[in-house]
Amino acid sequence: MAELKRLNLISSHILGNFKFETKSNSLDQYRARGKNFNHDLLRRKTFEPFYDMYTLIWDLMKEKPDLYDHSVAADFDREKLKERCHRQIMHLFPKCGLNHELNLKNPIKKISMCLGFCTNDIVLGTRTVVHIVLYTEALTNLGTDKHLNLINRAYTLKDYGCLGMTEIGHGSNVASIEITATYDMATREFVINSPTPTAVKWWIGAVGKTSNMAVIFAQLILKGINYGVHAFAIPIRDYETHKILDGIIIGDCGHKLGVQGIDNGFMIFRNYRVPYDCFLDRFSQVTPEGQFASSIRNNKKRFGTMISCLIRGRVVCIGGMESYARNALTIAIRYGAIRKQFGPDGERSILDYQLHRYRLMPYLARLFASNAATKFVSRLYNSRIPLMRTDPESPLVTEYHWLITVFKSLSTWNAFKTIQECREACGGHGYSTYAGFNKLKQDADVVCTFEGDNNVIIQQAERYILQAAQVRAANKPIASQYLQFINLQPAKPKIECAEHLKHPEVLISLLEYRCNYYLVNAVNKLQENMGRFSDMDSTWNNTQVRYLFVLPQVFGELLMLKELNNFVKELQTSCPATAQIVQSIMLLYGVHVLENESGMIKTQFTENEVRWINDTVIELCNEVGENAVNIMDAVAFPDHVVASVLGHSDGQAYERYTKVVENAPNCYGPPEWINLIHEHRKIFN
Ligand SMILES: Cc1cc2nc3c(=O)[nH]c(=O)nc-3n(C[C@H](O)[C@H](O)[C@H](O)COP(=O)(O)OP(=O)(O)OC[C@H]3O[C@@H](n4cnc5c(N)ncnc54)[C@H](O)[C@@H]3O)c2cc1C
Repeated sequence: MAELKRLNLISSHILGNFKFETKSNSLDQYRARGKNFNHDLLRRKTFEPFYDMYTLIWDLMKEKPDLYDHSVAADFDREKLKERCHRQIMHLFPKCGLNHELNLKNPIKKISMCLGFCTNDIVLGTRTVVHIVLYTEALTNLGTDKHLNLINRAYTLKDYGCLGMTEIGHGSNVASIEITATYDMATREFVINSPTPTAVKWWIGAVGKTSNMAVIFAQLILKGINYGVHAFAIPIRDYETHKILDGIIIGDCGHKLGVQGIDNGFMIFRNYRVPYDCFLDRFSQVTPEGQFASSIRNNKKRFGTMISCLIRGRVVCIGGMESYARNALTIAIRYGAIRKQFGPDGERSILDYQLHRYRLMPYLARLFASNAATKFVSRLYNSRIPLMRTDPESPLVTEYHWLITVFKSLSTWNAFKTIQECREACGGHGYSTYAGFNKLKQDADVVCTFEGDNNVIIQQAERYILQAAQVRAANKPIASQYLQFINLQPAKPKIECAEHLKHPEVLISLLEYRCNYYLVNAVNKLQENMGRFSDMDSTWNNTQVRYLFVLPQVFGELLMLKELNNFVKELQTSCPATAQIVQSIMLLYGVHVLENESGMIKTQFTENEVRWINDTVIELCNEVGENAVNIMDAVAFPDHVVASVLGHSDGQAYERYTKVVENAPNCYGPPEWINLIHEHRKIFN
């Protein structure tokens, strides 16, 4: 009898208990309904300038399918996830062809690699970013020729590095970190110390288990005087034994909400001595006699330059979260076509329901907008990033900073919302780990916080936009080409009819008006508050909600609409049918932004205008929804990269889902804690 049971168990595993009749594939049926357009063109243009790197990485991932299939790791514990992530880096990184010289010539290549990793897994992308972007770019940007050896070791993975800025007591407010680096002239060493319990580096990626090197930020103390936050490249583990060096205590930060494959750790320094050359001395120098000098005289600007290495990581956040939104939509849209519920004669695809389209299509439009933002910041990357080394005070660098803070915030917030809506759109099966959403949700969450908390960093953009308004008020030319439209006496463009909203220039003018409207409100409120509060800090703080905070968001949304419109124009020259599809997506983005804008619409739009906006959203959701499967076919990542049983392009969701469930550990067997069941029966009998 026992033998028979075991045989049944084995045959369940091998043959499976789920036999689906081969029905006509409803994903193909949905495909057949859509308009024709050039998928290949749209895919290439969407993934520019990363396309070649992406395809290289996707091909490499095929070499070891299990290493990138999320289902395989579904039951892994924290240690195993870290090990798996390290294996992935060892597999992919050396084959991507990065080196220091190439990075100086073509800095975007490194970002392409990290983004390529994020198409499958943000954990893999981030753990790589920590080393090759945060650590290595800090060396490159803040160090000098004497740090070249370290840079080369980083590119060949001899060293693995991390970047320690945050302390347990201070994260966003980096200027107030407490760890000190005191120069000892007698030995020509810096003494690194954590003077208080809050002066402990915390959350530092790759420090818990992996790194042997770190760039850490500390207050530079010379002859008792504090010269502010500076960076030091220091060894933290012995290269041969991987033991933590004397004078440092390192631990792992423990279990967290997501990104378990990253070994975030803490570091305590007990008068840890490092050689003179550990000081990264491009912008500030310490003479052997302990004299300070810096080419950047302004303390605030010098501090800004020190922490500017974060900007590159933020670019990866923008594109990486776009990838996560893309994967969520790939799953929800394909599943929406194959999943059938209710209907008048036979069941219909849930993607046919108006409500389902209204829930998903605006997010598809926002994905295209996020993609426009990623492409925009990437296009500027190769010209702006080298300036940070050679001319960090250039207005072009400042402009790039505000653009990045806006898009980092918008892209990460948008992805997080997209993932949640897509999960719900897949109902109960969306809740299975094998659908893919729990990895997307868990890992995406923290990107709103690390590399600078969105709510904090976006305030840089508020300042930048208000300065531009001041310049306009003084009738002087505004420096940034992206803010030329600023008008402090804006007039609302009139909407003539619903059809009028389908003209890109009308939507752009409405979104420009929206920016100017909020800008004037903010300027007026600031002026009013200046009379109420005694200092600028309180005035600023009390003008945030509804006035300042909204500015970067509305300006960012306008910029994305403009970029998306440029994308349509670019497609128009090669394939009008493809351009038309993207134009509908772009229009949906614009009208949906207006529809969401309850505050302004209430006071500025007529009843008719509101109705036209609402009607146009519905109409465009239907139009885009009808083509959504085909659109996703063109712009989704390959199946082995998305790695979701529900989101596969063959539409065989039930087959894949049940197969992976049957193969999961102990699907059919008795509980490993069977004795407790017997005990239970005895007690409650
Ligand atoms: C998984 C993970 C990995 C990380 N990796 C690294 C790493 O490798 N290296 C590193 O140095 N750091 C790392 N960090 C730290 C991360 O960069 C910080 O957590 C982040 O910058 C936010 O700082 P904080 O935690 O101090 O938040 P806080 O600054 O304490 O913010 C808490 C809340 O207060 C709000 N707030 C703060 N100031 C203001 C203000 N002026 N106005 C309005 N609201 C405000 C914020 O919006 C936030 O909601 C990591 C963090 C995590 C969780």
